[in-house]
Amino acid sequence: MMAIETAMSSNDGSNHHLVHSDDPMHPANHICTLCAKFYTLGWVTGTGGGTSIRHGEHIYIAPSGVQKELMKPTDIFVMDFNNREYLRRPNVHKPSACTPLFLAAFTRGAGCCIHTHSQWAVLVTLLVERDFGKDACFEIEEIEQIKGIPKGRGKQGNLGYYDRLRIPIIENTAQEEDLTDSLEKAMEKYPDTYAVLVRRHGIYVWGDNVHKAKTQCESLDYIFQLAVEMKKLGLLWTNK
Ligand SMILES: CSC[C@@H](O)[C@@H](O)C(=O)COP(=O)(O)O
Ligand SMILES: [Zn+2]
Repeated sequence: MMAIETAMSSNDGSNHHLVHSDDPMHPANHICTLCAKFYTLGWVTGTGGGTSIRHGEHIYIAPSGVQKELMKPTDIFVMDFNNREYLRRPNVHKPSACTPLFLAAFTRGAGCCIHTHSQWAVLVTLLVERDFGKDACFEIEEIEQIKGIPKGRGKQGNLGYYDRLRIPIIENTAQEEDLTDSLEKAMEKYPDTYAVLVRRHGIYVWGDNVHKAKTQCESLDYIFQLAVEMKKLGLLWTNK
């Protein structure tokens, strides 16, 4: 069991106790460990990308514009999910610009949301044609790793080998937070999806908990890399 300290708030309002724990699975520790791992995969280099965790009514958020692989638990912001107020605000930084997008995932029941700038995700968005007036969507089938993706919210189990994986693609905006509207629309239009690609930018992947968000993000990245290589070889992603 995760042991989150419940000591009294500190007098300076920093609420240090919210991010201080010896438990490696405490969200403040876990975000830092995950981002260090994701950096080695090229998912969060150059300050891009990030990860946020919901634990009960507390949302743990990384600071904006920092080297995500070097963060310390004391750099982490904590928000109250119900009233959207910050319980802890380290004063040297601003919270991640991805915060409204992470909140959109938590509002749909996610326990963790990962944003990557993976080049495989970006390349896939460039390979799916932009058809004005139509939704863009990456589709692939008959790849074993598809079985690593859940069927959908409220549905039991994962997709099968013969199921088609569909990940909607939204257009990028100049500011990260301006993606929120189109991300929410894609979530409504594709209620089974656990991920949304952002053209020329990356991907948002969420899961019921940290373990699921991480493994889904890994499965998708594997599939995107495969899809890019398939395209180079002239192989089709779907049968029809
Ligand atoms: C390399 S800057 C990238 C940012 O603009 C953004 O896309 C991003 O993913 C990270 O935003 P941040 O506010 O640092 O958490
Ligand atoms: Zn980004």
